[in-house]
Amino acid sequence: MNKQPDTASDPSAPFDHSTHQNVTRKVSVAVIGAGTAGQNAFRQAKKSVEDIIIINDGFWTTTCIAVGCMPSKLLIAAADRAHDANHSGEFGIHATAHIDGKQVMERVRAERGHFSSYIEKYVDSWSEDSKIAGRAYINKQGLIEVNDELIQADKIIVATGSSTFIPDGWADKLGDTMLTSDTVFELVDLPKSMAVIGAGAIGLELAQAFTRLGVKVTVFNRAKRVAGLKDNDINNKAIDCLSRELTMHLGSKITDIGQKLDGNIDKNIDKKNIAAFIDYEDSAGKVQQWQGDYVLVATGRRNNIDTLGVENLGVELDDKNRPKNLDKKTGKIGDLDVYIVGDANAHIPLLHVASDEGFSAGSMVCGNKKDAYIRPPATPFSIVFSSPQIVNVGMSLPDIEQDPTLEHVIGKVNFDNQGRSRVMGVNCGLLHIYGCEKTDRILGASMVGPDAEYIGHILAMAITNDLSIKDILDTPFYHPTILEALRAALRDVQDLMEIPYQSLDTQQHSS
Ligand SMILES: Cc1cc2nc3c(=O)[nH]c(=O)nc-3n(C[C@H](O)[C@H](O)[C@H](O)COP(=O)(O)OP(=O)(O)OC[C@H]3O[C@@H](n4cnc5c(N)ncnc54)[C@H](O)[C@@H]3O)c2cc1C
Ligand SMILES: NC(=O)c1ccc[n+]([C@@H]2O[C@H](COP(=O)([O-])OP(=O)(O)OC[C@H]3O[C@@H](n4cnc5c(N)ncnc54)[C@H](O)[C@@H]3O)[C@@H](O)[C@H]2O)c1
Repeated sequence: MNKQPDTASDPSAPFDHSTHQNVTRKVSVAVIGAGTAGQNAFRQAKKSVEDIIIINDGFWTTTCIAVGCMPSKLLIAAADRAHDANHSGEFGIHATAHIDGKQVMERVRAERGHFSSYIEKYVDSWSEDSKIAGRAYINKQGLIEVNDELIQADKIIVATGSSTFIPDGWADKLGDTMLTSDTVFELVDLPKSMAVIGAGAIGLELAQAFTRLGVKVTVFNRAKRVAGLKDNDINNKAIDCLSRELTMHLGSKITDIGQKLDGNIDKNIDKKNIAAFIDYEDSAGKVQQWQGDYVLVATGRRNNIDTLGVENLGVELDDKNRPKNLDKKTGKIGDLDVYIVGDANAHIPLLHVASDEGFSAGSMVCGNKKDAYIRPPATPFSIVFSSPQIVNVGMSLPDIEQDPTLEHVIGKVNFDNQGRSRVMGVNCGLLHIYGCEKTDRILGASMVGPDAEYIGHILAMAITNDLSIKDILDTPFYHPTILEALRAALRDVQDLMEIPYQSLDTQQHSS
């Protein structure tokens, strides 16, 4: 794989290694990054290739386990317990939760440690000479520099993940009052107040969890949009449901940010009397200031690729640092022996995608036909674990609307009066299913609502397996379940498509 350097006089001239540092190892495959994607690539490839190495900077327990999916869901689990205890008055159950912030944070870290221990054990089982702890750089010769090694690899899998994006200057201005998803789970105790900047998946999940745990949280987002929702009705409904418990300044503009001395700040926090502040214009243009203990910056993530040197392997990046000529199933870059997988390719920065792409690239690099796993063309699917949950599956509404060949209808169901949702007191939400009139297939769906994670899985399975809407409606829906809302939305799609209803459906009038 290693590229010979360009020379001004003769670009095709063979590279003279003698004038350069000596190569310390030659391997068939090098994996850079040992998160979910990298570990899966390594696991798959080493079934067939012996001279393979994996290089990783930082912890070896994956972003998902250390600072991502798992600690965030552990925090949400505690928050939901507190919320249920504090908000059962409508059932005639009156209680006030005593929240022990230190214990909450300790459990998050202890359970995270439990999950980490499996990965640590697994990584420990790899031979010492197959793993290198250090930050890799691909030099002009296409050789991997790491620590004092210079490695020549026939094939390279880049699985370097992504990092928190912090707008310029904010880290210096906020100092110790700044939190990100990398640091927030290390809090020893719950603070009294916190601003969360960004109403994407990270911002929403953490803002709601801390609110439910008694922290006074204020969310700022520059767009009047949550979770990047592209269907305006679903976005408006999500804002309606979430703002019942979250203070959100959507459409606000942050003009300054920083820290200042404040006598009223929580003395339990080891920051002396320093408060964080945010100067902002609210959506009406009024100049305001927020002040509190911490600012959690959740303004997005960027792939770790810009300083890796992948261009020295012939990889071209677009203006958003996404590799051009990416095979979305395997991560392969054009006809190069380079694969870029997981968050590193900035295609779909989600765990299941990183996992699948890693396995596919690992199969590809060694021509491992026997155990080959190549990611099928996957149905886009995302869940935000707020309450209610926010789910998107398949094509988005703007993408469908842009394609004149896709004659579509939108089947709708509102959860406000949905039977089981009302029984459970979780009746806020809206589901839109985009149905294709010509094919009787689901093109996509967007929703905010209870049990959305399960509804999303059914929809993703239906789209992936090319089930018709009739196929799904011919499947029984148990009563009374929240999933009956899915049936109601699908029936709405059918009605709008004017496909004759299933007269034999005995469940038509149930619930
Ligand atoms: C707070 C939070 C919550 C999340 N929740 C969810 C969720 O609920 N569901 C979901 O699907 N996804 C979730 N995600 C996203 C998910 O965690 C990521 O998509 C996934 O972990 C990406 O895996 P990866 O293997 O691509 O990268 P990573 O696991 O980040 O691994 C990349 C590795 O490469 C190393 N590295 C980087 N540069 C170099 C270099 N030059 N040399 C050597 N090593 C290097 C890094 O240090 C790291 O160890 C969440 C993310 C966050 C931050
Ligand atoms: N449940 C899940 O699957 C889950 C959970 C957490 C994270 N993730 C992954 O992590 C990725 C990153 O999440 P994220 O929430 O950080 O990013 P994001 O890009 O989804 O959201 C960032 C938000 O910050 C806002 N923003 C950016 N700059 C701002 C500024 N200067 N002022 C005010 N608002 C600003 C944006 O408008 C956007 O709403 C997601 O794309 C997702 O793939 C997934």
